[in-house]
Amino acid sequence: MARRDIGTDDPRVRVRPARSKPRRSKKQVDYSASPTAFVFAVDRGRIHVQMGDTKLVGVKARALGRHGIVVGDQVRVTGDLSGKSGSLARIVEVLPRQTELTRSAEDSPGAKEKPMVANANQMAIVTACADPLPRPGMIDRLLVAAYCAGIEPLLLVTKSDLTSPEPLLELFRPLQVPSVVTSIESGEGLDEVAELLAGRVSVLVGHSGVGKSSLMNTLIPDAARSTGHVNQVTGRGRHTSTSVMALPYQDGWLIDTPGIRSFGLAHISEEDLLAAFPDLAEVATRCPKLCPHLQSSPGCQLSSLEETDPAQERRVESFRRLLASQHSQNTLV
Ligand SMILES: Nc1nc2c(ncn2[C@@H]2O[C@H](COP(=O)(O)OP(=O)(O)OP(=O)(O)O)[C@@H](O)[C@H]2O)c(=O)[nH]1
Ligand SMILES: [Zn+2]
Repeated sequence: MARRDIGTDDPRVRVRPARSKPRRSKKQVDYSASPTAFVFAVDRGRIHVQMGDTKLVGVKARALGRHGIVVGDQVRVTGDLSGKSGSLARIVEVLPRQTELTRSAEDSPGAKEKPMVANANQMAIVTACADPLPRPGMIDRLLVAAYCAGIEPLLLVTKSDLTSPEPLLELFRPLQVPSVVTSIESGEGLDEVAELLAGRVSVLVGHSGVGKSSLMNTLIPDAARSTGHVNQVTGRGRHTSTSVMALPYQDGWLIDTPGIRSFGLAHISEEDLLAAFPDLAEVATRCPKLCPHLQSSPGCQLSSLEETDPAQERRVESFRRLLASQHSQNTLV
C-alpha cells in the first residue's frame, strides 16, 4: 500500500491509513440466528434478560445506538451466554414490539414520550376498595393508556374485606372492563386472579398502598420482592427500586411498575381511544369531520346514539369521561 504524504518525516507522527472502503454498516450484520431473550430488568445500563432457563446480564451493542431497551423487550443476544457470575452478553437486536406502553412526561402537547414497558398484553389496574380510597380519575387515565397501547385492561380490586367493591365496579361496568375482586385477608379472588394472570405478560399498575406487593408476594411466594423492600436485581433498598421489573409467573410475566408516578397522555388522540370501542367508532364514522365527540360537540353522532339507544347512554358517558380524563391531572401517588 502506498504511503500517504502526511507532511512530515517525523516517525513520532503517525496517522491511521486512509480507509479504502466505506465502513460497513452495522445494520448489514445478520443476527437472525442468535438466540432471543426476554428483558426482565434494566438497571443503570445493565440489561437483565432471561434466555430459556438462563438469566444473563448484558449490555447494549454499540450498533443499537440510541435504541432504547425496556422491560418486556424481546432481544437477540451474542457473546458470553454462559450466565456465569461476571459474564456479560451483548444485546445486538431488539425485536419489533407487539405493544408499547408509553407515557409522556407531562400532559402538554409535544411533551416527550417515553416507552416504559414493551410487549405487555394485559394491564392489571390495581386499586383498593378502601384504604386508600379508589381514585376513579386515575383509573380512567390508566384505561386510556391501556386502550391506546392495544393492551387489554383488567380491573384488579383489592381489600374486599374492608368494604364492598360494588360502587367501583358499577362505575366501570359500561366500559365492559374485565374485573376481579381480591382480598389477601379472606382469600377471595386469589385463584381467579392467578388464572387471569397465567400465561400472559401483565403490567401491574397502582398507587402506593393498594396492596400490589402483598398480592404479588401471594402469587409468587419466593419472589421476596417488596415486603422485604429490596430490589431483587440490585439488592438495594426500596428507595432506589423505582425501576420496572418483570417476574416470571406461570408461563408468563408479571411486570411491576414501582415509582411510576404519573401518566401523561399527551401523545394520545381521540381517534386512538375511539378505536378501542369498535361499536362507538362505527357510530362516530357519521360524525362531522374532526368531531371531538364531546357532549357539547354539534352533530356528534354519539349524542344521537344516547337518544336512540338508552342502553348505550352510560357507555357513551363513560367513553366521554375517558376522553376528558386525558386532560385532567391525576397522578398515581
Ligand atoms: N385489609 C386488607 N389489607 C391489605 C390487603 N392487601 C394488602 N393489605 C395491606 O395494605 C398495606 C399495603 O400493602 P402493600 O402490599 O405494601 O401495598 P403496595 O401497593 O405494594 O404499596 P407500596 O409497597 O407502597 O408500593 C399493607 O399494610 C397490607 O398488609 C387486603 O386484601 N386486605
Ligand atoms: Zn362525534
